[in-house]
Amino acid sequence: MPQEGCAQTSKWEISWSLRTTLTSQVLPDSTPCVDPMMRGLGFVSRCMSDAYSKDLRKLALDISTELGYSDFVREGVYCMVSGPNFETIAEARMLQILGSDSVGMSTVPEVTVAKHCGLRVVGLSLITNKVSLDYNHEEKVNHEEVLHISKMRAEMLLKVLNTLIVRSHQVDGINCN
Ligand SMILES: O=P(O)(O)O[C@H]1O[C@H](CO)[C@@H](O)[C@H]1O
Ligand code: HPA
Repeated sequence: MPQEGCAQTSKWEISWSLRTTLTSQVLPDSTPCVDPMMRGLGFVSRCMSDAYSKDLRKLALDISTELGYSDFVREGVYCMVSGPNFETIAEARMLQILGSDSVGMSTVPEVTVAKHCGLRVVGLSLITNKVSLDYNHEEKVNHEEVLHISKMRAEMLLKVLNTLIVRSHQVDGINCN
């Protein structure tokens, strides 16, 4: 859900993610940690206030600047919807009121599992489309557009990721809480 004026093809660095305790399709009150497949790893109540590593976030921002991408890299709040359908306008408006800057489907459970496994996490999202917040707009989100923008920007994102992976070893150990 990029804000007005934020280019559609921006990369987005996540500072926080939002998964409320409201039970609805758009904000499911579920966590992958209670999935039977995850139980084998042992359920632990993990602190999520530091879900996204401060050091790795800084490193990702530094690398983006070095690569000349600072104009369109932003930090923000990412919210998940369960999908696979995109959100309605009313749902999108609700997410914005709750403080969300962007919306996706898979990153939050991935981060939850990674934290559960004791990994340090940084989240990078490629913003592929504008979310409709206006009933009068004719533009509609579609999966083809998401795939098209993803392919178009894959190379740039890979450059950031490759550099981040190599340099993340400079920031203490990669595999710690
Ligand atoms: O959750 P993120 O990574 O934003 O990706 C989302 O984007 C795709 C939907 O077009 C889905 O695969 C969903 O997982
Ligand atoms: N909403 C939810 N998930 C998404 C979107 C969106 O607009 N675009 C890509 N993944």
